[in-house]
Amino acid sequence: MGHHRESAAVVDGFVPVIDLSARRSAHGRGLIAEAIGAACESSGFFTIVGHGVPQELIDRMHTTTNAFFELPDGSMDLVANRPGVAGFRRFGGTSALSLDQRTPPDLCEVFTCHVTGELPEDERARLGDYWAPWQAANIWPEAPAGFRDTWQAYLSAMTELASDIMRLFASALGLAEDFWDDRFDRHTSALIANYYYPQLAAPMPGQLRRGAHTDWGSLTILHQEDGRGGLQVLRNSGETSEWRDVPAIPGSFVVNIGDLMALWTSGRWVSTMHRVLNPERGNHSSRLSIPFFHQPNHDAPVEPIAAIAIPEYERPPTDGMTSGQWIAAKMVKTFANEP
Ligand SMILES: O=C(O)CCC(=O)C(=O)O
Ligand SMILES: [Fe+2]
Repeated sequence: MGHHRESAAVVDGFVPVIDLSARRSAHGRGLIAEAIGAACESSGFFTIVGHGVPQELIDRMHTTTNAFFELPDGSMDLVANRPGVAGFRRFGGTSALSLDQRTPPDLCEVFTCHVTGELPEDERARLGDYWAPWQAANIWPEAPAGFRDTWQAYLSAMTELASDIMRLFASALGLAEDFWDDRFDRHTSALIANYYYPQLAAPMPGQLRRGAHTDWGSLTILHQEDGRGGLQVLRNSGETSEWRDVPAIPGSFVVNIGDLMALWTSGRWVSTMHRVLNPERGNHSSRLSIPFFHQPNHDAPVEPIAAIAIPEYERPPTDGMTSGQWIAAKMVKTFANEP
């Protein structure tokens, strides 16, 4: 019989389940970083349990946010997205357009805020000399009660968890744990709710809840509503590729890396395509997912990290771009066919 090796991966696989509960001990951190590094090399996706975010906060976030999207028509428009303001969008974009793939619009509505969204206007205006979503002010609905407090508590919990995952990333890459600090001390992260409304009419050909895309920043921490299904990640093996379901394990988050992290690691780590399928015809349930998009300082470099650079790496054409310009350009594409 094989010797049972100690590991933080409690379930192995393309999207392994990694237990973070030992992350406060040096020994535990080492095992967790090792498991995370392996996942980021093969799929760029893993599920975390034992993360320490209170279930009560996660549940409150879902209940409050679902209640917002279920308000009568018109109420959500009080906090509508407009130039200089984040908030509610009835049209949640066309994810495939970020990769220059034309599809009909994604079947979802969104509500967005940014960590920078509470800063004074003149400070936000200095976050890049081009249009960028993190320059917008946050706007909060009056109803449901407690919406703003819940979102802010959840945003802080995500910011803290993401920075610890980044320290684990650094150690998995053989870098000092504080490696990222000066690229993230003015981070532009976004917290978004995707509300996939009931599908009463048939989707158009090629139309999904979220079309196939990669994420753009450093990492995403996603909470998906239990028992609804639909999230899939693309597995490439040699000539063939297949879509794999990413199940919602109660109490877990799905973590994946984005394009910037892949580039920083010279492609050692992969930013993988994923999508959200439509429910079966006749299934009229909604689905709520809440991604936290961890994004660096707007002026962070888009260059492979020198200490771990692979000379043969064929980097995407990003010469002279900043991280902020990379993400903002993707955002512009995603919303290019807004009706
Ligand atoms: O809803 C999901 O499960 C995934 C959403 C997603 O991939 C995104 O918003 O970038
Ligand atoms: Fe995504």
